[in-house]
Amino acid sequence: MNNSKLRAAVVGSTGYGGVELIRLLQSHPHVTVTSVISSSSAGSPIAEGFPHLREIRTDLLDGIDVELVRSKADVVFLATPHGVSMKLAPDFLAAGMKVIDLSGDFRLKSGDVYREWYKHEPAAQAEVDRAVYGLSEVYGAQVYGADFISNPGCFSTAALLGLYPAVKAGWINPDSIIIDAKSGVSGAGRGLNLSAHFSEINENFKAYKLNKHQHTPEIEQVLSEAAGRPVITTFTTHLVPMTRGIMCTIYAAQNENRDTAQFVDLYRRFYEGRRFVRVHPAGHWPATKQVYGSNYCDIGFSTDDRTGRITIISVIDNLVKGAAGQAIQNLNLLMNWDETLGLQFTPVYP
Ligand SMILES: NC(=O)C1=CN([C@@H]2O[C@H](COP(=O)(O)OP(=O)(O)OC[C@H]3O[C@@H](n4cnc5c(N)ncnc54)[C@H](OP(=O)(O)O)[C@@H]3O)[C@@H](O)[C@H]2O)C=CC1
Ligand SMILES: CC(=O)N[C@@H](CCC(=O)OP(=O)(O)O)C(=O)O
Repeated sequence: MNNSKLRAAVVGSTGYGGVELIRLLQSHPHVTVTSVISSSSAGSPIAEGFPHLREIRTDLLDGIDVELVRSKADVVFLATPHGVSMKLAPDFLAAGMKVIDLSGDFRLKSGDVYREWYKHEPAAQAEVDRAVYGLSEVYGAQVYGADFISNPGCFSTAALLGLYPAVKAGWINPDSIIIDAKSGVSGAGRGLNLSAHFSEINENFKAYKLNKHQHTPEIEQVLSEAAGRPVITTFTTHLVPMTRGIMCTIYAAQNENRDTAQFVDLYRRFYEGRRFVRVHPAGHWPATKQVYGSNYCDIGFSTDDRTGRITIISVIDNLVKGAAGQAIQNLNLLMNWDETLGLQFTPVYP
């Protein structure tokens, strides 16, 4: 172990988000993963369940033991389900660790809203208030120096990066927004789940959680901040037969007719200097494959003079920019490092 590096622990190492964190952190210049943690497989070699890590990670999985983890690491990533993170985060914070949580437990600032959408009791309000919502390109300044980050949801990341500049500028009517979202199957996690069975999802395309998806209030919370008033949206999620990737196709009414080039210019100015948002020129629209395995969010537009509407396309890799990659980007921001450290890789293509 290199003692000059920041020591990181990953809880939920046997899940897709956790194992993606391990993959990405392997090449981070300032971080070393010193503890990979599982509540169900402690004592087993991590490479046993994940042969792609053979001869790369020879360590055994640790159990959830706050004192042990504290002795081995300075920062802990919680790649655990909602309901679980809210039980773990307070102990790691009390032990003096920096915590980056990938679940939805600390994203919603209102306990009542959390209860309504997640259907169980929220985390303690003190910890919810302490958590900084880590949509890196929007709230990066608040992430710097924080000790507790709530990483955004995968759909929320794609939808919000696609919408925030236009809502903030007052160029679109927030009440008209419709977000049509599509996700690959890894978004549902590694746990067994009937809808992820090959014969259920192969050659299939289906909508789910209509008007009930837990990312709806998260998206609305941020858009309301951008608009300066309460915003509600229509948000529909679909499962598509691919492993990684999210595409949000977003429709909204413009407040006055502008052309696509003006939106390109607005977004390029908003995201200037932010390396992970790539705004496409007029006439070019992104596809999920061009961000596969990377931390990029690619955005393209088309305005329509006939309807006065704009269509915004936003794509990410759900496991990278939608989860582990943005969590590392937030760690970089929190530590006041270059936000691209450990994330400067080219998307996998084809
Ligand atoms: N998949 C995705 O694209 C995204 C996921 N997220 C969020 O990231 C988190 C992890 O998701 P993902 O990796 O996909 O999920 P997985 O189901 O693949 O993994 C979750 C992991 O959590 C661990 N876990 C489950 N129950 C407990 C418990 N009671 N105590 C401690 N650990 C537990 C499990 O590991 P073990 O049993 O070994 O302890 C499991 O491997 C979730 O909150 C998810 O919503 C966020 C954005 C995108
Ligand atoms: C394809 C699929 O099932 N995706 C998940 C997204 C999970 C996630 O990232 O959500 P949280 O972090 O907010 O729990 C879903 O739609 O619920």
